[in-house]
Parts: sequence; structure tokens; C-alpha cells
Amino acid sequence: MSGRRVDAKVVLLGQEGVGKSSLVERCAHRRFRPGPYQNTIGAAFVAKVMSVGEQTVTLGIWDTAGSERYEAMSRIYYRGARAAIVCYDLTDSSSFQRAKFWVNELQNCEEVGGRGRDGTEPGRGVGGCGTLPEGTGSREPPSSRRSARRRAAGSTCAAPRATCWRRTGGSGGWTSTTCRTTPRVRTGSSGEGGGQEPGGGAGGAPRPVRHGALPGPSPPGTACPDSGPAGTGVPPAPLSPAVPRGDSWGSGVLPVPTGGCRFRDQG
Ligand SMILES: Nc1nc2c(ncn2[C@@H]2O[C@H](COP(=O)(O)OP(=O)(O)OP(=O)(O)O)[C@@H](O)[C@H]2O)c(=O)[nH]1
Repeated sequence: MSGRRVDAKVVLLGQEGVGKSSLVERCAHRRFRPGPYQNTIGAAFVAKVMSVGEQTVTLGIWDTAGSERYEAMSRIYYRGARAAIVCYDLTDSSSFQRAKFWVNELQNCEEVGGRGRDGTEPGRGVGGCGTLPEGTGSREPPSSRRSARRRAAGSTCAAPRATCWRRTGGSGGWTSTTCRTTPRVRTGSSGEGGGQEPGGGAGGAPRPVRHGALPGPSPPGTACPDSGPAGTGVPPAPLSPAVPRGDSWGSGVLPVPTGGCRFRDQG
């Protein structure tokens, strides 16, 4: 009842088009949204509230834009994160190079995971996740094939695999696991509404902000959910208090520290 409340910031990083938003969508709403690829602009925010024992844990998930145009902005989002998930496309070697770039960035950032360069704080750190449609080859990124997954749009895609690796504090190496997600069915390239995944969430489930209407300017007094760039004096702020209790997801409005919120391009 009177359990402790824990807020934790998690950030997703990786090259554009590797599936970061899709992973968040999967976690948030247990579904895969087919349709034309829309790049993220700035970042998107989703909150998940979970009960872990006596504790209420609120995860604030920041899905950053993968485009290199937003690289500087992504740095703002990973500051103060308790964990980072670096994503790459298992069929695209360039995305793996980009993942290495982000891992390097994170390792040089003392503010990620709350640990110093000596990595003394356990249980926090950087993780990576690569997805691969079933039957497209080995886990090693092959030589440059630009997103076979995109070319697969319009076809039926069986259960994709996700290879996840994680590194915690200390001098230990990386550990990896391979898991299988719910089979997903992709429909025609513009087939909105016909591509719900088998077993996916109900159609009426709330959509994350990035897929919905662009929020207007942040309300007066709205603070950034995390610290801004060093020296900007942007104060940390608590995660959205509006997220429901229990094991559920909500989406929030995220102010970009420079003012204004940016999510999906509405096209
Ligand atoms: N077949 C298949 N397609 C995927 C998978 N994950 C994502 N996609 C598709 O890949 C495209 C890009 O996915 P996004 O989730 O938007 O990628 P992103 O990393 O968020 O891209 P940015 O917002 O530009 O950083 C979309 O058309 C997705 O439908 C997957 O696991 N399998």
C-alpha cells in the first residue's frame, strides 16, 4: 500500500528505421502498426507504471529520433537515464555501426545509469536490441543491405527474433539473449486498419503521442521531464502524474528543452 515510488528514465537510441518506435509500440500496446514508415522527429515519450513488489515503478521511455539530424537532441534525452536500449537492424550493418557509436557515447557519459566511468553501480547500464524477421539470416549484420525489413513491407512476416544484450556496471562483458516476439502480420503498404497483429492489443487502445496529433506548445510552467543540456538550468521534473496506477502504459507530452514538443511528423 505505502510502497516506495521509483521513477526511472529509459532511452532508446539507434539509427533511423531500425524499429525503436515499433519496440515501444509493442511494449506499450502489444501491437505492431504496419503502414508507411514515419520517422520520429525529436523524440516521443511513453510512461509505464508497474508494481514491483511493494514498489511502484514508473518508467519514462524516451524514443529518440534516429536521424543524424537529431543527434545532438538525442544526447539531451539520454542524460540522466537509468538505462539505455541501443537498437539496430540485424539485416543492416550500417545500423550496427551506428549502434556502436551510441554505445561509445553512452560509455563516455557519466550521467547514464547513474554510474561513473568505473562502472561501480550495478544493475544499471546500457542494453542493445536488434530485431530480425524470421528466416532472414544470421544474427550477424550482413554487409550493407539497407533495411530488408522495409522491403518486406507488404509481405507476411513471421515471428521476428530480437537479440538483446545488456551490460551492467563493473568490468563484466556483454550478455545476450534471443527471444521471440508475437508473430506479426504485415499487410499492404498503405493498409491502415488491416494489419493488426494476431493477439495484438484491442483496436481501441490508446495510441502513443507520436502517432497521434502533434501536441501544441507546452503548457506554461511545464518542465522538461529531465535535465536539459548542461548549463541551461532546465530543471528535472517528475514523470507525468497522470499515468494510471497498476501495470499500464500512458503517453505523455514531452517538452523539448529548447521549447516545444516534437513527435511524429504528421506528413
Ligand atoms: N518486418 C519488420 N518490420 C519492422 C520491424 N520493426 C520495425 N519495422 C518497420 O520498420 C520501419 C521503421 O520502424 P520504426 O519503428 O518507425 O523505426 P525507428 O527506429 O523508430 O525510426 P526513427 O523514428 O526514424 O528513428 C517501419 O516501417 C516499421 O513498420 C520488425 O521487427 N520487423
